[in-house]
Amino acid sequence: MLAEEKVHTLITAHSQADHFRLAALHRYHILDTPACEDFSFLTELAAKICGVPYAFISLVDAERVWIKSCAGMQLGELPRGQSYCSLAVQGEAYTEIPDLTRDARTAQMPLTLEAPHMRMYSSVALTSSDGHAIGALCVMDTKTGGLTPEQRGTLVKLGRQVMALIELRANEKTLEATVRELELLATTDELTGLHNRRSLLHRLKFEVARARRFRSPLSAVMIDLDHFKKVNDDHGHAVGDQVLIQLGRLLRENVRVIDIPGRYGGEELCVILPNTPLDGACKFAEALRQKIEAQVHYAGARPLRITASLGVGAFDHMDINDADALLQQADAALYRAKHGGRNRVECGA
Ligand SMILES: Nc1nc2c(ncn2[C@@H]2O[C@H](COP(=O)(O)OP(=O)(O)OP(=O)(O)O)[C@@H](O)[C@H]2O)c(=O)[nH]1
Repeated sequence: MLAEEKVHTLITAHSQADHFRLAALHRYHILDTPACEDFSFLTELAAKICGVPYAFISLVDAERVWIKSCAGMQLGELPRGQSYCSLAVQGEAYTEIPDLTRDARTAQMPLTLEAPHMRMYSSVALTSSDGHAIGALCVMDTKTGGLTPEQRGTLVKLGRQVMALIELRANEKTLEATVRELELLATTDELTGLHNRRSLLHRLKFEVARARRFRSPLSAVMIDLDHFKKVNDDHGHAVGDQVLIQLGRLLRENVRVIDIPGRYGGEELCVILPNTPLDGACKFAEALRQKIEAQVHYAGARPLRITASLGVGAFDHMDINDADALLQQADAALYRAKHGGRNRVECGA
């Protein structure tokens, strides 16, 4: 039997254990990440301390050994059956093969048979916090022999540093994802998925500053559902909520990426339109009004149609030059739309 086949047999024989080991490896989200100086430094240090030309930080995946960092040669990954490091995750904390040509598991491997003709391999397993060997820090030489006890001891310590770095990077990633999630929660209205009032006003402030600075147009559209109280009273609050959810979706699907749709309060929504003058915002508002009118909601099996009144305000750099004045103008236009008969758009002062 070829050594490559032997290694493979060994791996499948431990497939249940390997399953847990792989789960531990994948929890670190390190596979296929870009090169990183901190890992390169530890790899080069390992080679230097052990007095050998080659060192790798390898992670043993299901079918491949992915190399996070290497010193002495450039290598991205190897099939699992062709890598010495696949032996390093099979139970022993420390693996040393003083002559790779004399070990049946490694004699036929390409790195032994072909250039650079490796002869010595020494490695320490990288062990996850829950006790699984996920990879190895290894050193290799084209000369036979072994490491001194002192070098071995230092390699073990370096292996711990590599593992600490892997843990640190994973924790940083988790922290970043949590911060992103919290940011999203803090700025999103739970029901509609739109910006909540606080986020909407915060973004508006920023857009006002930008419009002032670049003398660019900026508009705001206030949207208030017509007779929404009656929807709640006739069909229940849950149906009213469904209407708001659908409206939120409609708004999200009908604005440009730079527009900012938000829930201003209750059944009143608002869209901030950067770089949009009054006439453009009025066209947008009219198109939106028609889409809201065309949207079909359901109270049980009964179809339900809702209309909205919309008011548009625009930043004109003169009378209107702050967020409050812009919203006041949009609100006043909305008031006119309501009193003009509802289901309509009113623009400007
Ligand atoms: N279901 C539901 N209803 C809400 C929510 N927020 C506000 N509302 C309701 O929206 C209704 C708004 O009623 P009004 O301000 O009297 O206005 P309207 O009935 O829409 O009438 P006009 O605006 O004058 O056309 C109230 O009944 C609020 O309870 C919500 O999150 N869910």
